Amino acid sequence: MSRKKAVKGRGSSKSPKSSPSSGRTGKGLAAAAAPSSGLVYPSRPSISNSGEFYDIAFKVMLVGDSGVGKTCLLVRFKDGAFLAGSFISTVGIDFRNKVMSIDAVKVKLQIWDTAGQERFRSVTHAYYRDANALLLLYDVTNKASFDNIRAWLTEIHEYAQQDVVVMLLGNKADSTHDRAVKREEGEKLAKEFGVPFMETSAKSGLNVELAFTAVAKELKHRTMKEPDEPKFQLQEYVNKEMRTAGCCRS
Ligand SMILES: Nc1nc2c(ncn2[C@@H]2O[C@H](COP(=O)(O)OP(=O)(O)OP(=O)(O)O)[C@@H](O)[C@H]2O)c(=O)[nH]1
Ligand SMILES: [Mg+2]
Repeated sequence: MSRKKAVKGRGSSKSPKSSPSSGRTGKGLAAAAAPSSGLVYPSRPSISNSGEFYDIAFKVMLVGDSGVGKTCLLVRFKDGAFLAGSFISTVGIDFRNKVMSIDAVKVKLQIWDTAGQERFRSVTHAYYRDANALLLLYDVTNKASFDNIRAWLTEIHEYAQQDVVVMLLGNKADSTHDRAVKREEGEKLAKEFGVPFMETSAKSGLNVELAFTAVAKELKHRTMKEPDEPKFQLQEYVNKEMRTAGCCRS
């Protein structure tokens, strides 16, 4: 397998015509051109800039109501930091790349951070079809964001590819005093829709790496699975990892 080089930094994909800028600075794209393809195949020539080598690449989108913590989750995953302070709502769409090592394969995730605000919904729709995976977030301290998950799933079914990997995340699990949605409610909803589920915290870092690793593993297995290899069981993997870490049962 030929190994390619990942384009480093943010907003540097060649797919959209113009580079998305940072949502945190309020300069994101209100109407970015949608990327032209999803999976980057190993045989394809790559753009070489300064950056890490990778074998396969996938597009992952973060979706959910405004304020649920999509941008913070991405920043925690990419930079290991929490964006405390005043909330700056993402404008349009933004992306960051991260290369992960999955079973000795370098997997590049191009992670698209969308604006949760209704007025940007048409921009987000244009990106769904190229997403290989969607991380759908609600805020465990905000019941409305949980109630809106059904509408988000309807939207996903309408605009995304049929085989898109969807994972439901209940974010802000650190906020025990303000909790408005029980973990069991999240589990029940996820079961109803047949999607894997876990709670996360961009603030404490709880399960953030695990969420992205699980999705990367699923996508990598789908692409590179040997004929006699059993199917990767995402929820089983997540449950096992959480048990091992002893992290999530409060
Ligand atoms: N306690 C706690 N606060 C969080 C967490 N994640 C995000 N926040 C806070 O929630 C607010 C919104 O976070 P963002 O990441 O900007 O939300 P968003 O989903 O990107 O919102 P939009 O860009 O408008 O769609 C900010 O004030 C964050 O500091 C978390 O895990 N725990
Ligand atoms: Mg945001």
